Amino acid sequence: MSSIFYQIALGRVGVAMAKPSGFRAEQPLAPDLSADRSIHRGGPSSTSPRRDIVFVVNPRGANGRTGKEWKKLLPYLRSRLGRECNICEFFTSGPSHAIDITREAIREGADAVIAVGGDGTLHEVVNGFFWDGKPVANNEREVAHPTALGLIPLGTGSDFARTFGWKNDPHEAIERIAKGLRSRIDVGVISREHGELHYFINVADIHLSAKAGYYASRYKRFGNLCYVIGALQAFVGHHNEDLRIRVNEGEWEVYSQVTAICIGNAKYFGGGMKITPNAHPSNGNLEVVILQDFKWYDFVLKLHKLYKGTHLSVENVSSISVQSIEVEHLSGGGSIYIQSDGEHLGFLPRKICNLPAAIEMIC
Ligand SMILES: Nc1ncnc2c1ncn2[C@@H]1O[C@H](COP(=O)(O)OP(=O)(O)OP(=O)(O)O)[C@@H](O)[C@H]1O
Repeated sequence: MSSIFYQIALGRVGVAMAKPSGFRAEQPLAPDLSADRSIHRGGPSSTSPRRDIVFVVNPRGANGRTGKEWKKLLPYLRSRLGRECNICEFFTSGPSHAIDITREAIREGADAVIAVGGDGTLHEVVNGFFWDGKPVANNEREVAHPTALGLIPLGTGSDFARTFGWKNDPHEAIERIAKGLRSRIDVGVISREHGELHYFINVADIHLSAKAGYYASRYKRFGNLCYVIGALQAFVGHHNEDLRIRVNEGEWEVYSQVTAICIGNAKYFGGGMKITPNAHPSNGNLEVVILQDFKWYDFVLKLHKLYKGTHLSVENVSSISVQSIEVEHLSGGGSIYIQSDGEHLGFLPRKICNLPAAIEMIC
């Protein structure tokens, strides 16, 4: 059955998805039977319907650079993919819109949903792969494989892409999408009592770094400098705190004078800091790095190690590979920040678990 995107492209239906903003589906071209489709290893055979690839574009990403770059990129994208795919373009209208677009796209049977923007946009698209604690299912048609996640990294930090060695180079990203190689990757999930589940793909972090991220998000107009400004602001009034931690449902332990806890599904955060150097989204676990009793001058002296990922041997730094971790503030109070993929999530307590091989990703 034709997907809704195909019908929209043909002008058969007037309404696309939940609150679409700037929807534009490319007009399908006449099928080119001579085209070599063998490179679409994740895609259908030449007798299958055209694939719907949904691009979720944050026009405000990287202080508006994402929107401008996307405009320049479209002609190339059409020439590279338009022959075999319906290119469906959605602009996000504000925070969380990418989640709705993604859910609807998966339900309608999209072959892939591609986040175009930074880690925040990718984070929302990943959250759109889930609903009510379960993966979103495709209602529309029988498919050989589930909807894949893709990324055109065009953000300020674009930290997730660094783990794979991908640059902020959209042409390189389009080649990956054209090749369509897919592999299963893990996703992290964060929960709290009586609260909604929240998914992340890159790094979740607690206390000083999360507070720094909270402030950094206000200064994105300064590019990567926002992370330095955010860190300086977070240091004002910062205190290391005693936290209770439980790993893999074991015994609770008190970690004294915790500065930050970073839980990596991938390696980088904060605009290129290799904070969880042993993490990888396809290794089936999360790497937890705990910094204790750090003073401001420790960051000055050890910052180069944090960027290079050589900090695990430093005093007061520990690293554990986990399936789950629960963290509470020993003295309560609800003042310890938590963020995931650079997005502010609120305050402790939280439980963070790994969901192995949860999503198929175009790598
Ligand atoms: N139309 C919009 N207007 C304003 N903000 C938006 C819009 N669409 C999405 N957003 C928000 O913009 C935030 C940041 O976007 P994104 O991550 O793409 O760029 P970035 O912050 O520059 O990059 P990075 O996260 O890699 O540093 C997201 O959290 C998202 O909720």
